[in-house]
Amino acid sequence: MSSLPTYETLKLSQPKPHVTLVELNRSSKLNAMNKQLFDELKVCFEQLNTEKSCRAIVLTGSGKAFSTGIDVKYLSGVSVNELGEIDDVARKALHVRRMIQSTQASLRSVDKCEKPVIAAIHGHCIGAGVDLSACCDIRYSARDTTFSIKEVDIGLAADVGTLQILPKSITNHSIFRELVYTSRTFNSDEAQQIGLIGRIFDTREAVLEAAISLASVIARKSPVAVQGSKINLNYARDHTVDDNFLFASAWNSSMLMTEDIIKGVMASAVSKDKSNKDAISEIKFEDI
Ligand SMILES: CCC/C=C/C=C/C(=O)SCCNC(=O)CCNC(=O)[C@H](O)C(C)(C)COP(=O)(O)OP(=O)(O)OC[C@H]1O[C@@H](n2cnc3c(N)ncnc32)[C@H](O)[C@@H]1OP(=O)(O)O
Repeated sequence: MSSLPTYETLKLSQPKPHVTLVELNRSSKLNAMNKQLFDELKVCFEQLNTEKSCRAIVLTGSGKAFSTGIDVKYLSGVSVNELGEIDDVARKALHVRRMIQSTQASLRSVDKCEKPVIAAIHGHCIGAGVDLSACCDIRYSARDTTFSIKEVDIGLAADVGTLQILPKSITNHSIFRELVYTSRTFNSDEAQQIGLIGRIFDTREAVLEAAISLASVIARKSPVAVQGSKINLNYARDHTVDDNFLFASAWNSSMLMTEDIIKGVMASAVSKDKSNKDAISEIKFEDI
């Protein structure tokens, strides 16, 4: 990226080559998500999707929390002000449907981004904060994080990620459903037990450092292989096994022609030589 795009509710930086750090930037509101943040998030991830200098992304919250979910003032503004001006029930419903679909598209842009996204979570991860983390590939958390799938407590079924994506990756559905139906607060250990969190770190600094370091390892791999893997993983999540094999054969029938394979195979051969163990990590892959 020649210069990083600027947003009001997001802060972008490049802590390592080919790694983009995206920070939710409403720390005074514990990164509660309003319309502007939803809109900017979508623009940001669609832009990163095609940005050559970005190969892996770390998503975190600035200040004390990852995110406390939807901005409740924004939500009540929609239900009181915007709907108050519409009389007809069908038109009210279509207005709300549009708002839900626009919010879904915002968070889904993280899932659809072909670069791996690592969530570095700390402080609070509540409601839409969990939905947002559900759209990430990998979730690391600080030990002190408090989680809550809060939607039931505010009278709704979560509709922007948690109930749509997490059932595909969660490992303990019994506890997951308990957390959904009760909105009770849970900690990082429990989040890890159900498969929501991959790794736990002692401090916010440690979780961010680990996420950036992981992103940097991924960013040094072949972008053809990494992005192809994400595309295949997301496809496999959403289709049958037969479809997945067919998709992979079609995908690799062209991708196997990449020069990255020749580079990788040659470096593997060289790295068998004990004096040149780092040959693989030293390969320079061209941007895509
Ligand atoms: C179509 C889309 C559908 C999406 C649905 C999504 C649903 C959800 O996300 S449900 C979850 C909603 N979130 C919450 O209910 C959390 C609300 N926040 C809290 O309970 C507390 O802030 C918390 C316990 C997390 C932390 O308490 P603490 O005392 O440490 O901080 P506060 O003084 O409360 O917060 C600091 C300032 O941030 C503002 N804030 C925090 N969270 C939100 C939020 N979700 N929405 C709006 N504002 C939020 C808080 O008001 C304080 O602001 P100020 O008073 O101006 O200092």
